[in-house]
Amino acid sequence: MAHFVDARTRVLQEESTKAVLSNCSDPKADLAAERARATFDVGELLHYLNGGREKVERKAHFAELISRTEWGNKSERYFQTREEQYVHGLKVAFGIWDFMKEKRLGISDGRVLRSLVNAPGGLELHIGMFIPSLISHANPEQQAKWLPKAQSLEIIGTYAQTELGHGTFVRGLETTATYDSDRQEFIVHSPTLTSTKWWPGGLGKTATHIILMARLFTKGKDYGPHAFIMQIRSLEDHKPLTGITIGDIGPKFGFNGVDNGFLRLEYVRIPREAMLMRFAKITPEGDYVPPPPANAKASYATMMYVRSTIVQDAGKFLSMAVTIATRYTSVRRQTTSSKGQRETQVLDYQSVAGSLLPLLATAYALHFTGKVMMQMYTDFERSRDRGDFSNLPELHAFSSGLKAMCTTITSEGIEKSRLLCGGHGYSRLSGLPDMYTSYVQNSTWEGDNNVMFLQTGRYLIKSLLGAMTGKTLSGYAKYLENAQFEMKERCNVSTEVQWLDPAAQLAAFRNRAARLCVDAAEQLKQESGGNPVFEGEPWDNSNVIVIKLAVAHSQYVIYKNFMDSLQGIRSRGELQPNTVRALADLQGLFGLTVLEREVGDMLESGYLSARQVKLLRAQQRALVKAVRPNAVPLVDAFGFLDYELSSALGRSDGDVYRGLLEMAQASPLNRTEEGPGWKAVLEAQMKKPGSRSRL
Ligand SMILES: CCCCCCCCCCCCCCCCCC(=O)SCCNC(=O)CCNC(=O)[C@H](O)C(C)(C)COP(=O)(O)OP(=O)(O)OC[C@H]1O[C@@H](n2cnc3c(N)ncnc32)[C@H](O)[C@@H]1OP(=O)(O)O
Ligand SMILES: Cc1cc2nc3c(=O)[nH]c(=O)nc-3n(C[C@H](O)[C@H](O)[C@H](O)COP(=O)(O)OP(=O)(O)OC[C@H]3O[C@@H](n4cnc5c(N)ncnc54)[C@H](O)[C@@H]3O)c2cc1C
Repeated sequence: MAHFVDARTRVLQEESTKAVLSNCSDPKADLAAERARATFDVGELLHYLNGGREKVERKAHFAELISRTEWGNKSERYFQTREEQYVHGLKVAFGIWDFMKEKRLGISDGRVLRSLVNAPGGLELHIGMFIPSLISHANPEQQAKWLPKAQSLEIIGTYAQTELGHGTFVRGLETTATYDSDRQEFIVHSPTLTSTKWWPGGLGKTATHIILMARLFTKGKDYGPHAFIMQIRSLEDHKPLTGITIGDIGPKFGFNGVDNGFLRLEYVRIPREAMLMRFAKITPEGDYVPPPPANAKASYATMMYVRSTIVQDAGKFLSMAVTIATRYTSVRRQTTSSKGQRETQVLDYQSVAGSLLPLLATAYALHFTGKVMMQMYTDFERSRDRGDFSNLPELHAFSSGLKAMCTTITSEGIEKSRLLCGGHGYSRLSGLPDMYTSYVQNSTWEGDNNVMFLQTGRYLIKSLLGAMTGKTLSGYAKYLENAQFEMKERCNVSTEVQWLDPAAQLAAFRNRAARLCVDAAEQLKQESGGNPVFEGEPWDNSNVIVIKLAVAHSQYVIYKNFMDSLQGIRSRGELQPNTVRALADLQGLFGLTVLEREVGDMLESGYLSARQVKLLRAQQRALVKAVRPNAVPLVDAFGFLDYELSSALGRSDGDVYRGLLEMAQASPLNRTEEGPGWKAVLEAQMKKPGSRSRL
């Protein structure tokens, strides 16, 4: 209702309004001013990072179209109940599917659409693991039978591996698949409480089929976990089939649009052909044909694929968080040193810039590593299809460590970004709380991060031991051939500016990793009482240093990828010198920030002196200052659309306060003026006779 305000009231107020307006913030102008400070061509970098102008325009076009659909409408996003989130997630998945069909789009456009809407639902695992498992584990006949059904959504699948009792230790799975040669069928069964499948996404209420990981028994012998495809729900009424109990596992920390589920199997029979037989096989008579030794871990291939995609996506999520925090801290003003002065943009506080700008640099570092990771996985697929599995161990070691490192960095980075946004960062309307709760599971799923680091550490120590016996190393572990030399090496930086040299930074990363590898191998030898043992007590007692080694190696790899990518850009002349300079500042800031955090190791080993650490810190601070003018342009170059960010604080026009006020209107609590508690509780209590007497 319109509210009448008399003239006297207005006049009295006028003076105070003027006083406040004189130094109140103008977020739109602030953001425009930040953009004017760019030292490079933002459009050029935007197109480079996003694969060209055409892709950038295509994404904007898609966003425009889907934001007008019912399933693409995000206005209710932060106010949905779990049930609403689940149903909405399904509508989004089908909406994207139909949109792709209608416009004849391919899988890469599909990924763009999924990322634009960003509403994970019951079909994630169908696309993320069920179809990839069929592609990597099924033989050609099985692919011909199942892939068309999966790709047309005639069936919906998930990947059922983890059980109540085992997630990490895949060899310890308890679900059994026992071959009955008389009927040429497997009996799949959950023999214990702990064998209950638990966690698979989409299993609770959506999936009709699963890739089941179960221990294969034939002729009384246990051959360990293998993959099977089986139906779990009727295609008529969606009810579970006989002998199958399924349900949703309940609310989680985040990711609640997904129906992660449980499953119990009671003596369910599936045909022999249900076993995915691209590598290992079972004959009708029940003889087990193992995969060739070179690809003994072939049944773990889907996990490696997913780990690679997780590495690829980590940079994107960190970039989104950093975009929101950078735009907001550029327009947020707080505290003035003298009366009448404008308040300071919070990004200009050293404590804010010193935390946020290194994260911005890290987001760029992860972008380049994500590209290298996917290239490596694609190369592996190509050689695998020719029967060559020789690069499997390195791919496994590389993807495990990077999966752990990149997801740790991104999870921590989203939370840091949220904290830097102060109170408004705690509001879901900022986009950051939901981003955190639905991202952080990346540290656990697809291999707990510590467990993944241990896999990388194992590979590195074995590589070092091999090199010590004269074996030639390849790929990213090559530096371990010189580990003995590195043990004696000292940093030769003697001025602040010398720390800007990428070679000096790389040498420090490499030296730290090499020394830690030698230390870890030594400790393992000691724990083993001689030759290193990679399991049991000796291994468990060496976990901390092995994880430290894997972290150091992964940091070296990420830095090296950044450096090599930039060198490539330079030598191919792909970007103008000003743009390359802005990227070089980021490379330096990323490198020196990580090294600064880890100086303890390098002081302890004697690689660095206290003076060199001082110089390093000074140069790192100088780089924070150098990057500051380009902060907003550098996040603009990521190219996130407002629709994609769904954040009141990350708006590209900077109008954050209007954004908060507008988005809050959709709160269900605002549907009536008096609110839902008035009739139900407040009125009765507050009008109760005697309720005004004091306690
Ligand atoms: C509309 C279109 C839109 C399109 C958009 C696309 C949408 C995408 C959506 C994405 C959604 C994705 C969601 C993903 C959800 C995650 C689901 C899960 O968690 S699923 C569940 C995930 N669960 C997990 O991740 C479980 C984690 N656990 C494991 O992976 C294993 O148990 C283990 C690796 C820890 C140990 O395995 P174990 O067998 O005990 O092995 P040992 O330690 O004894 O080592 C023995 C030897 O084996 C070697 N080796 C090992 N692995 C590999 C490998 N892969 N390769 C090669 N080698 C390997 C190892 O190096 C060693 O070699 P050596 O030294 O002897 O030479
Ligand atoms: C949101 C979400 C979705 C998921 N989706 C799926 C899915 O679709 N399909 C599916 O099959 N699974 C899924 N999972 C399961 C997931 O893959 C497992 O939770 C994960 O692999 C970790 O295993 P765990 O839960 O057994 O952890 P645990 O192994 O019990 O880990 C507990 C702790 O023990 C430590 N630890 C365990 N083993 C070792 C070791 N050997 N050495 C040193 N430390 C060790 C870990 O580091 C961790 O700190 C999902 C999980 C989540 C959270």
